[in-house]
Order: sequence, then C-alpha cells, then structure tokens
Amino acid sequence: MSAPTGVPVVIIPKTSAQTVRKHLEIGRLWDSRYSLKKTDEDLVAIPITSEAYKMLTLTTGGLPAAVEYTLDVINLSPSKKDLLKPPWEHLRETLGNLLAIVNSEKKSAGVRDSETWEDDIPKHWEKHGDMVVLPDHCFKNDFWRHCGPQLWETVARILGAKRLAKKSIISQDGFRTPQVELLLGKDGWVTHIDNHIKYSYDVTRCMFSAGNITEKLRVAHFHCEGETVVDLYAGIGYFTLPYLIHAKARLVHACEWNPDAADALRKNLHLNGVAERCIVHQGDNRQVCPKGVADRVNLGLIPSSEEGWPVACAALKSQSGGILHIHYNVETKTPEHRNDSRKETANPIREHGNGDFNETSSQEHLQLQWSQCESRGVCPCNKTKSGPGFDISQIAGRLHRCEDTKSMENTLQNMAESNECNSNDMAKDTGCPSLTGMSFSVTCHCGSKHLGKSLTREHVKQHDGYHYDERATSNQTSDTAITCNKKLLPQWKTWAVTAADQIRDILHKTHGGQWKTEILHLEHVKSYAPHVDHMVLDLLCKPA
Ligand SMILES: C[S@@+](CC[C@H](N)C(=O)[O-])C[C@H]1O[C@@H](n2cnc3c(N)ncnc32)[C@H](O)[C@@H]1O
Repeated sequence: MSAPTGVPVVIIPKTSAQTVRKHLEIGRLWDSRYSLKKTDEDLVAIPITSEAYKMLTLTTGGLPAAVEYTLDVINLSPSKKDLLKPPWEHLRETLGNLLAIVNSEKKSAGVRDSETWEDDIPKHWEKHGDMVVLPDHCFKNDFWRHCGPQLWETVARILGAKRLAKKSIISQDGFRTPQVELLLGKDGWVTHIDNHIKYSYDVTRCMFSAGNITEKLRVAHFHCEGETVVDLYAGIGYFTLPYLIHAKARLVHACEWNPDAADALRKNLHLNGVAERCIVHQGDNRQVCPKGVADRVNLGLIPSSEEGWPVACAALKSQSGGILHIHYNVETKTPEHRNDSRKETANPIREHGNGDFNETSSQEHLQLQWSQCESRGVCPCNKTKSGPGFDISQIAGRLHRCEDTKSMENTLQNMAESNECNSNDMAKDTGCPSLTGMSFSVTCHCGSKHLGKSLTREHVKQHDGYHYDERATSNQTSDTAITCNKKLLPQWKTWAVTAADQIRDILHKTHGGQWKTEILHLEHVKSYAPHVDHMVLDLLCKPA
C-alpha cells in the first residue's frame, strides 16, 4: 500500500466544527493553510499540523472532551489566504508536511530532517498543455520513494497540472531527443497553444524549446508573402508553423530526420490547416533538402548550424539569392573570463544552461561534447589538464579512463598532427575500451563545431578569436550598421562577420560567380549559459 499524502485532518461532526477549530487554534494544532472540507452530510475535516496528527494517534488531548473524531490524510484546497503564495511555497509546505507524516509512519528518522530536502523541490518547471515537466535536478533524494505514487498527484495538483514528467538532459543523438520520464499520466502527448498556433507532440520523444519563444514571435512578424521558405531543422514545426500561419509564406519545405518529430510536424500542419502549403522532407537535410528553390532558409539548430550552411546556400535561388536565418551559440568569454574560469570547480554551463549540453568544459576556449559516452564525458579520474591556449592534452585528460594518460596524450597528439582524429583509433591505440564507438566533437572559441577528422591543432589555431578579429577588419561583408535587439557585443559582431564571409565563399563554390552578403540584423534569443549566447544572424545573400 502506498504511503498517504496530502494534508492530515481530524474528521468531526459538523455541529462541533467551530468549537473544535478554535480549540485546535489555541493549541496551535490547526493548519490554517488549508480550507475545511465537508466529507459527508454531517462530517467536516479540519486540517491539522503533522505534530497534532501524531499526538492524536496517541491521545485525545488537544480536542474538547467527548468529541468523536477520526484521523485521515486527504487532499484539501489551500485556504484563500494561502492561494496568494507562490507555488514553490505551497510545494515546500505540503511536501514538508508529507515527509513528516511518512517519517512518523515509517519511523525512518532522518527523512524530513535531512538538510537537503528543500533543495530537492523544483523552483521552476515547464508547462506543456495540462502537463508539467519538472527539471532534471529535483526529487533526486531517495526518501521521496517512501511517499509512493501519490507524491506526484500532490505535486501535479499544486502546480495546476493533470500530468507530470521529469526531464533529464537532452541527448546528443542528433535527434536531440529529450530524456523525459513520465511520472503521472498515461502518455506524453501534449497540445500547446502558442501565438494562436497549435503544437502537438510527445514530450518524451520530441523537444519543444520554450526558450525560443521570442524568435518564434519575431518570425511571426516577417512578411513572407509569395516566398518559398526552407526550414532545415523543422522539428515539430516551431518555425515552420509561424512561417506558414503568421508570416504567410507561400510554401515551406520542412526538413526533419527524427521520425517522431516528423510525425508530430505532419499532425501539426493538419491541426493548423496549413498542410497543403508545406512539403515535409523526412531525412537528413544534407540528402533531402531541395536545391535552388528558396527565398529564405531557417537554420534553427544550436549550438551550431554550421553543418547546414552548405545545404542552406544550395537551397537558395541561384538567380536572386535570399535570406538566411542562422542560429548559433556564440561564446563571449574574454581572456579575463578564461583566467577566472580556471579557478572554477563547478561546470557553469551545466548548472545554468538549459540542459541541452551533455557535458561542457569551461576550461580554456574549448567546449567538448560527447555522445554515446557511458560516462557522459566526465572522466572518472578527474584528471583534467590545462595549459596556455589550446592543448590537446586537455582532451586526453578529460577522456582519460585508463591509467596510461601519457600514451593517450601521445596518441592524440600524433592524430592531431596527422590530421587524424577518430575515437575508434584512440580506443585501439590507448587500449581504453570506453572510447570505442564514441564520437566526439570539439567546439573552438569561435563557436564552430568540428567532428572527428577535422579536429586538428592547426584548425583550432586558425579559429582562434584574435585571428578572427584580424579577419573582421578586412572582410568584404557589408556590416556598417549592424542592428541588434541588445547592445551589440564585439564577440557577436566578430562571429557574424566571420560567418557572413564563410557563407559568401560557400555561395561562390555552390552557385558560381561572385556573391555579396549583408548582415541585416543580429538577434539575441537568449543567454544559453554563462558567456554563451543563442544568436540568430539574418544574412542577405545576393549574386554580385
Ligand atoms: C533543436 S531541434 C529544433 C529546434 C527548433 N528549430 C527550435 O529552435 O526550437 C533541431 C531539430 O533538427 C533536427 N535535425 C538535426 N540535424 C538534422 C539534419 N541533418 N537533417 C534533418 N533534421 C535534423 C533534429 O531532429 C531536431 O528535431
């Protein structure tokens, strides 16, 4: 049988209600945070404190003599006064109460006394339709198990939801599948209305990025009448739908390789009555995206959409070009920040970020991400190495699992110098089984991501921020008056100018002839993590 949850009450005849309530109030046994509740034609439940509940199981003291009563734990509505409290306060009080009861019933001293129980209560959550999705870092302690499944009913009730789920990190499986566990409810399908658009999706299978709301609203204000738009990373239709419904695009080509997201996208196109204006290309956009058709391409993938730049350029119309909306996580660390970060012990991106990263190193100017790594990139030996500038030994240190760090460093060093970097080779050469089949990528200071073979010391040097600054002063991209929704940071500008130059080169290679790129606008979408900003570059691309 599951442990009781809710509010402890004393149930008494209705005729004695006021006398008993006053009695309890004087004895400080009444729990005024909840309303009284009629449980039967003649009976009333009065909320009492957990101490009163304990006491009344042993003695009738505290109640007027000769009153017949029973004890119970039931769900009660908060009193009117209590309704004004923030939900976190409600959670804290109700769950504190619950733990006290469980503690007394299970005689498991220490459950409620644990100093950490309040830290385990979530302070923020996401609401998707009638479902609340709790963050990863809550209800971690074992003692919640003692509360039984009704714990989730209580949490859902307080947060005004019918279903409850809990997030884990977003997997780096390319589909960016969220790891969401359903705690209460039968399935993960939710319908969410946002700016008059209906989005339906299974939270356990597709990601819905609530943090991108400002960008969705911005897209909704675009004027795309008569335009053909390509959405390279369509997901469930976060941008495809505003392009069709509000920006009035004539046609959207939506590329999506996650079959669950593609299913949800098709469903959403029908739900919103715009299916006939959208072609869903299910598969890797590098294979399925149409060429030479677009007036506008949306590249909504973070931390980097760089892999899609050649695809986006090829999708633009050869004769007239068009606009690219390039999403990117731009790092804004200065050398001072980097020095400071050496003193940091915790991982700020992990703690402050929205959890999209598996694991990110804050050291130096590197961010390392691993996928399919059983240890999630955290080296169990904790031997991380730092050195001035880029140092391949950092990677060795962070991937280290076997004792022989030195030989791994040498192997990586050799691979870097011979333009080879492959995890299976690393596994073979170092004899470290945990590296087998593991792919990894390195994001250098400039924010660009490089997979497998392209990781070289030379590459990272080339992409060093200072080098970029030099290029920025001699670029051929028009950047005279970059508009931005925030005060323009130099790192954002540097990134935008460099990206514009790269795109111009790609356009030249793809379509031939000379091309001009013009930075129309830089949009700061959100702060993704300390010193990491999610930016969108609106880039006009025209044949010269
Ligand atoms: C971040 S999610 C969608 C984000 C959405 N645009 C937003 O910002 O809220 C990225 C989507 O792109 C898809 N995706 C990633 N790489 C892809 C590729 N090469 N081809 C097609 N779809 C891809 C993923 O499956 C995922 O649904």
